[in-house]
Formats: sequence, structure tokens, C-alpha cells
Amino acid sequence: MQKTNWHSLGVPECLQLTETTVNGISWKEAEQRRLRFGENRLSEGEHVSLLSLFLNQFRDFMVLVLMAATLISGLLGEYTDAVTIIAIIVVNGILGFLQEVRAERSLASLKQLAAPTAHIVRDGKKVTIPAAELVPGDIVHLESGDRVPADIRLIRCQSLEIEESSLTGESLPVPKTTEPIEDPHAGIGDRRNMAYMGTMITRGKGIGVVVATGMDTEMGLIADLIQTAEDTETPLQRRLEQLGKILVYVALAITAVVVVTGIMHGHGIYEMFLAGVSLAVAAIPEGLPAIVTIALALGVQRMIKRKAIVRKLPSVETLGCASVICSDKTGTLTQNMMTVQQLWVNGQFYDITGNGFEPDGEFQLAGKKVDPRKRDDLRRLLEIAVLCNNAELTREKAGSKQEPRWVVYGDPTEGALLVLGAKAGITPESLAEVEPRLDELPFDSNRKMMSVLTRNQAGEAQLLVKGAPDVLLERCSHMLIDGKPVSMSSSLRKAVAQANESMAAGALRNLGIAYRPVRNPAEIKTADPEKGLVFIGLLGMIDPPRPEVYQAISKCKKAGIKTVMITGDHQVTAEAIARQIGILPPGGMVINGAQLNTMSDKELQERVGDIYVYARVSPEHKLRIVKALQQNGHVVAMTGDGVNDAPAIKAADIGIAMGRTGTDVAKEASALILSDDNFATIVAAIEEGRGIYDNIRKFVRYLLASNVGEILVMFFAMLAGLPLPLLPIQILWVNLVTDGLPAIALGVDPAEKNIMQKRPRNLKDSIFANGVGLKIMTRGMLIGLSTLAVFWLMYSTDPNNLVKAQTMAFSTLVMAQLIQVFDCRSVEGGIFSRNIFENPWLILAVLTSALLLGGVIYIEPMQPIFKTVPLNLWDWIVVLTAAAVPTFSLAARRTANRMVRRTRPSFHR
Ligand SMILES: Nc1ncnc2c1ncn2[C@@H]1O[C@H](COP(=O)(O)OP(=O)(O)OP(=O)(O)O)[C@@H](O)[C@H]1O
Ligand SMILES: [Ca+2]
Repeated sequence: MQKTNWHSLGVPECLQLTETTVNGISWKEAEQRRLRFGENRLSEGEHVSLLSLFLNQFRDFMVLVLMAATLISGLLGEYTDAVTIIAIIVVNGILGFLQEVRAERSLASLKQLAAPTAHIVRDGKKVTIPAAELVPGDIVHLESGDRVPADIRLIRCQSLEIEESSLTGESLPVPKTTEPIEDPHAGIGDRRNMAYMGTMITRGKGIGVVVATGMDTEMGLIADLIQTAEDTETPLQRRLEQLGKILVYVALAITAVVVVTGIMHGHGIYEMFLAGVSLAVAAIPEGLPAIVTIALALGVQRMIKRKAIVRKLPSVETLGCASVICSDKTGTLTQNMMTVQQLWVNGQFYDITGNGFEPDGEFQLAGKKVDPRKRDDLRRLLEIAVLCNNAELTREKAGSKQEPRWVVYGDPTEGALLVLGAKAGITPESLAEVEPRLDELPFDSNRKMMSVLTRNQAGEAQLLVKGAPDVLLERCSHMLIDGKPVSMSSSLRKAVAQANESMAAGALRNLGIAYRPVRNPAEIKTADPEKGLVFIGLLGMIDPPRPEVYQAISKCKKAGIKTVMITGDHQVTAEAIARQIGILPPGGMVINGAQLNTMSDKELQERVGDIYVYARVSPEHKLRIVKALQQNGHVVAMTGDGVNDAPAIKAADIGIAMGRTGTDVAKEASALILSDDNFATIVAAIEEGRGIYDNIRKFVRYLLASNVGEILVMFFAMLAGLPLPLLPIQILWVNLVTDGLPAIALGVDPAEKNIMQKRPRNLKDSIFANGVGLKIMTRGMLIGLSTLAVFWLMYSTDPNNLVKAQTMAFSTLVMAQLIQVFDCRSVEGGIFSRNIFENPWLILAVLTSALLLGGVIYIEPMQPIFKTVPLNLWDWIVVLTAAAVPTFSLAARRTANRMVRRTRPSFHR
């Protein structure tokens, strides 16, 4: 299709040109068009090719050192050394490559999960499809919070406003229409009847026909200019990278010292060169970055299984630090399964029986069944509830065998009203002819109400309004009493407010219903048409808490995480539910949006610690709450679903969007998406986040202790004028092979039992906090010393058998590591605090590493390569004893300390 000036064509022409109707195209036709026009995607620019990913593995500084070493070894005629080092580098490169490909794949699959969708009509049916599958001619429904998925000519608009700054730079939302625009050369910003890909619906709704997709869109024309580089590196990864660089310098410095002293002591230059390379290799934890990436990727996969989709990798770390969760109420803490239970009209309370979406139930007045259609006021209340409604109630079969069930499409609040109407035999179908809709003023969380304009058979237009009772009441000048509008007196107002509160106190979520006659339909296009209304009555629905929420909240409490409810609902309802689910402790404060408005930021900051429930707030308040909490040093997780929630989601340390009910805009701003909208999932994600961080800490500790040990062995041996206790190839082997497997297994270690009984970690804490740094030094030191001791013992008893002494030292180092790995599983506890068999991968990894060591020692062709000799039983007893010392001596001391502490009378607490 060549460039058409869609904006200057009329709607029928646009439909004709795109060969479609308001019922959309067929699935078959869509398939053909997809072949013709391609996927609705912007080309993503350069993709990292597998080859460059592979080559990247060899750009590491350490690898360069090794290459240089290889070259020199080769030049000096030490070919086995050279070949082996190259082999190890290549193996390491392949491993790193495979790991990175895997990590990349799992991150790509994350992107898929979070991919945008579009609501379209095909074959006359409304469906939701991935936005990438849109084709020209598709009829798209747009709603506030959607990202426009393609270039679209609008064919219907209801208060539709679109923010187009990504395309035009204009940050104010543009009101849209459907009228053709005469000037064919109008600029993009002036094409009021178009919605362009990538722009954002900030208000209202609309329907349009897709006229361009993918690279044919206006956005496609400038796609090269936009780079959406997401953060894919976590702060920890960055810090480890820095640490790696520091270690390189340390290694170089030590190496220089050792080499110079060695040469002055009369050692040969090649020998000293080898020693220098060994030291450099010993100091740098080659495997670390790759293992961090794997641990993160695997952790992210586990989170997906628990229904939490991570959009920004760094948040995996931040999650473990969360100290406050601010959660929406409706749908997150509650089930979003509304059932109207009570209503109030003409001064009387009615109870409605029945459960869920099953439209069976009675209307009762003081326990007696009544016929709602015989009572005019009640009937009108129900009619408005059904007319002022965009939901759909249908009977559907979930599976082939199952009984058909009633399901609601659209807003559950409105679904509940349809069910209520159906219980009285009042349905949208029965009203469609009698009172057709002319227009709609959509709901949004700021207005807290929604209206439709209808015309009845007598030709009278009426504005039918439903919304939050307190908000509605302020806009009512009259009230319907005994079928007549009576001027709203202050005592009437009070009566409504009282009825509202008494229903809310029972945890009911209330809606008010009102109307007003409209003489001229154009009236409702004015700025604020919902005024001078006639109040009719109240509807109260229960929305039961999600069953798992209570436990999740008490888990949070134990984990030192505060849960805060932020809701658009009424204060009394919010408070009742907060009490039910255990959010509101005795003495905890509940405040509402109006009170929040009177508070300065400073006041809020002072009191935010005591507030547990924010009721009747607008999305804009959320940002203030996030900031106030952050100023108090909190790490804040904040949920949201609408457009206006996006700023708060962005500002929070962990922005969370709803997977089911969330808008595109909220999802894009978020770091985490809950695919089941469930509060408990947030807690699960935090638990995983803590576990992942702990695991990273475990293997960082494990690997670094190994490196400390290796450096010390080499360094002291040099200083003492001994020969090299470990050969470079052996150190390389330890670092890349025998340490790698157990380290990866630590990366998938199950979390410690008390993981959710500790306070959140401080965001600023380094990975070496809580004694981890000290443990690395002490364990490393002991590993180094026992290795050196074994070497020295063997070498001094038989100086002619250097190879044997080196093999013993090599084995001691490896075995000490393989024992130490079990100590690393607990941050505070140590080797005895956890069941060894809990992590079968670790057992497997340790056994494999031990077998590999055996292979290097006992398989004859390996012996000249790794410069080893076979060891006998006695040798092994020496090796294993020495290897056990670092871990067990410290564990024994700690156990002893604990016993002493227990028997000693304690003075504190
Ligand atoms: N579809 C609707 N039409 C009219 N009024 C509505 C509709 N949905 C909700 N309301 C009213 O607006 C109020 C605020 O709704 P909003 O969606 O902002 O918050 P909420 O869903 O009650 O709670 P939360 O913020 O926890 O999700 C509701 O308490 C209700 O009285
Ligand atoms: Ca809501």
C-alpha cells in the first residue's frame, strides 16, 4: 500500500481502502495480509551475533594474559604447556559462550512474556492478540493506558486523548476526533483523527482501523533514532566487574614483586615467568561473571514459575532489599470477584442473595422476598446499573467436558452489576432497544465515576451516572424519593452518607447511582457535565480477600517488610478489609486522599511510618507516598495498573504492574509484572530475590576464598624461596574446572529456612557484608596455609620428588575447596547448620570435581600434561586431613563458642 493521506479521508473510505468493515477481517485474510505486510514490529537494529558473542569470551583481560603466556611458553619450546593452556582457554570460552547464550535466551523469553497485546475485532469477535500480529485492516479497540500498537485511523472516539510526545515532542495529550482533516499536508501533530504507533492513550477510549504496521508506520520511519536500551546488568554485576579489575591490578603488583625478588634470589627467568603467570591466574576469579549471569537467569526462571515476570534484571537484587510493599486493594489483595450484596434506595436497605456470577438470587426487604420490577425506584436503579456498563456477561464452556459457566468480560465491578440486573431479569439486551446509548464519559481513577447518555422511547435524553458515592453525592442537587426528585437537604445528604458508611463498615465496596435529564445532547461535551444530578441509591458489593493474602502479609511481617494498602475505595471499606487481612495493626493509621492533600511533603514524611492504609486516593498520590517512604530510607515496592500509576511505578525501587488488568503503560514502567495480579506473588518474588542474592553471595565467597588460598600459597612459597607449589596449569584447572561446577550448584542452592525471618538487607551493603569478607579471608588463608604445609612437608622429606609434592599440594587445594563449599551454603550458620543432601546438584558437582581430580592424577596420558603422579592411600590421608582443617577448625571453634555462650549467664535481653 502506497502512502495514503488517511487523515483527510472519511471513515467509510478508509474502511474501503483497507478492505475491511467494522467487524474486522477474517482470520484467514489476516494470515494472508501478514505474509504480505510482515510482522508488526520495528526492526531492532543490530543484533549481537552468536559469533561475536563467542569471540567476546576471549576479550577478557585474563585470557589475554594467558595468551601471552602461551606465546612465550611456545617460543621457549614448552609446547605441552602452550597447547594445554590453549585447550583450557577454548574449553572455558565454549562454556562461557553456552552459558551466555542460555542466559540471553531466557532473557529474550522474558521479553516475549511482557510483549504488548492489542484488542481487536476479527470475524466480528473481540479478541486479544500479540501486537506483533496486527495487519492493516484490523479493527482495534483503544483504551486509556494502551500503547497504540500500529498506525490507526480513528473511527470512534469517546473523550479520547493521546500523548504523542514520542513522535511530535509535544507532551500535552491531544484530544482526538473522527472527522476528516481537510489539509492533506497537515503535520502529524495536527492529524486529530489518527493514532500513531508508540503513542499513549491517556484518557477515554476509541476504535480505529489499522492503516500501517511495522516499519511502514510513522514510528518505523524514525525507528533508527530511538534506542530502547534496557538495563540488563545488575548493580552487583557491575561491582563484581570493578572488583575483577581491581584484582587484575593487585595480581600484577604481586606478580611484579614476586618475579623481581625471585630473579634476585637467582631463580631462572622462565621459572619466574611461570610463577608470575600462575599468580595472575590465581588472583583472578575467571569463572565468576559467567556464574553470576547463570544464577540470575535461573533465578528469573524460578520467578516466572511463581508468576512473577522480571522486566528489569537489576530489580532481582533490589527485591531482596524491599522494606515496604505498597499494594492496590482491588484485585491484588482481593479477588476482584464482586457480588452485589446490599443496596439502598428510597431510604430502605435490600439484601441480595446468591454468589459469584451465577445470576440466581432474590431481592429481600427485611428478610422478605420482593419483586424488584414492581418497585419503580429499585427498578430504575437496576436499569441504570445495567445501562451505565461496558461489561459482558455470558455463559461459556471452559472445557469440552465441563458444565458451561457464567463469565464476565470487562470490569468486574460492572460485571457484578450485570449479574445483579440479571437476577431481576433486567439485561442489556432487554434495554438495548428501549433506551439506546448515545455517548459515554469513561471511568477513570481520578474521576471515580462513569456516565452514559441515553435516549428513551419518549425521546428524552438522560445522563446516567455511577461512581464512588461520596464523589457522586457532591454532584447531586436532588434525590429521588418516592419517585420524585426532591431538593437535596443537608439531612438527606447525611442519610446517604450514613447508609454508605454502614455498608462500607461491612467491607462492602459501594457505588452510587444518579442521573439527570439532558435537554441538548451537546451539553455533555462541556467541561464538567456531571453536575446537578438526581441521586437514586447505593449498591454495595463484596470483594472477598484472596485466601493466600493473609499468610503472605504475616510472612512479610516476619521478614521485616511493611505492607501498605493504597486504594481508590472508600476509607471505611478499606479499613474493614485491611483489618480482615491483617494489614492494619492496633494503632496503625488510615488516611484518605483529602487528608493527604492537606499534608505537606514534610508532614507526610514524618507520619508515613504510622500509616498503613491510604483510602480514596488518586494515582497521583502514590508518587508522594513513594517519595516520603524513600526519604525515610525505605526500599519501596509499589503496584499499579493504570496510566496515572506509571510515574509512581517508575519512581519506586521496585515498580510492579498487573499482568492481567494492567495497562501497557504501567507494564512498561514496571520492573516486575505479576502474571496473576496477586499480592502473594510479590512476596514470593521477594523471597526468590533474597534467595538469588544469597546464592550469589555463597559462590562469590566460595570462589574468592579459593583465589585467596592460591595467591597465598604462591606468594609465601616465593618469599620462602621454595619452588613453585602449584603449576599455572594446575591453578587454571582449579579455577576453571574444579571450582566451576560446585559454584554453579551453589547458584541453585535452595534458600535457607529462615530466609523470610530476617530483616531486609540494606541496599547499600556490599556483598562482603555480614562477615562474608572476613570468612573469605580466614578460609582463604587457612586453605593457603594447609596447602603450603602439605607441600612443604613433602618437599622437605624428599626434595628430589618435587612433582609428588606439587601433586599433593594440588590435591589438597582442590579437596579443601570441595569441603569448604558446604560451609558456604549458610551465610551465618556454617557447615553443620544445613542438611548436606538438600542440594543434590551440589553433591553431584562435588563428586564430579573429585573424579576429575582423580582423572588428572591417575589417567596416565594426563599426568605429563598436568605434571602429576599417582598418590597412595597414605598420601590421601594427609591430603584429606589437611583439606578438612580450614573448614572444620573454624566450624569447631564456632560451635565451641556457641556452647560457651549458652552456658554463660547472659546479661543482655
Ligand atoms: N466502573 C466503574 N464505574 C463507576 N465507578 C467506579 C467503577 N469502578 C470503580 N468505581 C468507583 O471508583 C472508586 C475508585 O475506583 P479505583 O479503580 O480507583 O479504585 P479501586 O478499584 O476501588 O481500588 P484499588 O485502587 O485498590 O484498585 C471505587 O471505589 C468505586 O466507588
Ligand atoms: Ca483499581
